[in-house]
Amino acid sequence: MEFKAATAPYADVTIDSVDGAQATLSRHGAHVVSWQAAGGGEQLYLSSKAQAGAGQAIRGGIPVIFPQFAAEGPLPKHGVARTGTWTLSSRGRDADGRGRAIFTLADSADTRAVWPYAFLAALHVTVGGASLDVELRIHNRDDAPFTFTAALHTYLRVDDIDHARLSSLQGLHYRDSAHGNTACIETDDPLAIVGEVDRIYFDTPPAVELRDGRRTLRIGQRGFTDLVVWNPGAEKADALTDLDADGWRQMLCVEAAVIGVPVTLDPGAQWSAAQTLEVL
Ligand SMILES: O=P(O)(O)OC[C@H]1O[C@@H](O)[C@H](O)[C@@H](O)[C@@H]1O
Repeated sequence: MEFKAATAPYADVTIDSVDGAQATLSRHGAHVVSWQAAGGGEQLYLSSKAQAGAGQAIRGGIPVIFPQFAAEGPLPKHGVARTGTWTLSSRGRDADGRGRAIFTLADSADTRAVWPYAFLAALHVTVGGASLDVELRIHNRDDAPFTFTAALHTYLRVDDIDHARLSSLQGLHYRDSAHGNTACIETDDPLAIVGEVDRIYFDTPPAVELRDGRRTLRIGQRGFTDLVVWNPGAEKADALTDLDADGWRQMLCVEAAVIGVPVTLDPGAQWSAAQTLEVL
């Protein structure tokens, strides 16, 4: 099923580059819902059943996960950023003609009700040529230190999950969240996705590559130490009411993350990390 991101009511901000690359975002979660590389077509998966109501996370695109990854602590699953209403601080083109948008999210009564800290999160999104760069910045505006985990939970579009192969993970330690959180070491290179896959790889290299029938994508990260690979598989996908039937066949989440060693920020301190996607 082909989803037209531009027609979704929540897809309210579009940026483009002089060479024809384009990204569409939502103020709901500062969520990238579509990325079209110049001449390369749509690169992200977005469910046609995605919802963006209060408290809902858009299924697909790039959810911003902060200040808690998954159920790694007492907060709501995946934290508060993906369901918050962000402010569009700027939109335009940089000196190289790339499209650029900056969104911000400050603490509010809603966030402080679950996480009692003053913060400013900013998401810098840059699109141009064959690349998309998404950078998350966190500023501690509190007078106490705080600790967080975070991720860019990117849903990559694939032609058929059976043909998807992820390289450069061999030898890495990972936690297998789909199989009792067991500690494992990756033996496969490349990795094929069979059934439910839900893994946190630690101390990952600066880039991995995803190949499927259509294309090869380089997935780079800086500042993020870990990488999550997630596909629910057929059975778990059935329980996700906002995922298309067979949507799990068209997506693979490759998430730039910081989980294994949470980040602690002193008052006034800042942290940033990014994921860069490039069609090769
Ligand atoms: O359904 P949600 O809340 O968007 O989470 C989706 C998935 O997100 C992944 O990052 C987690 O590793 C999975 O365990 C989780 O199921």
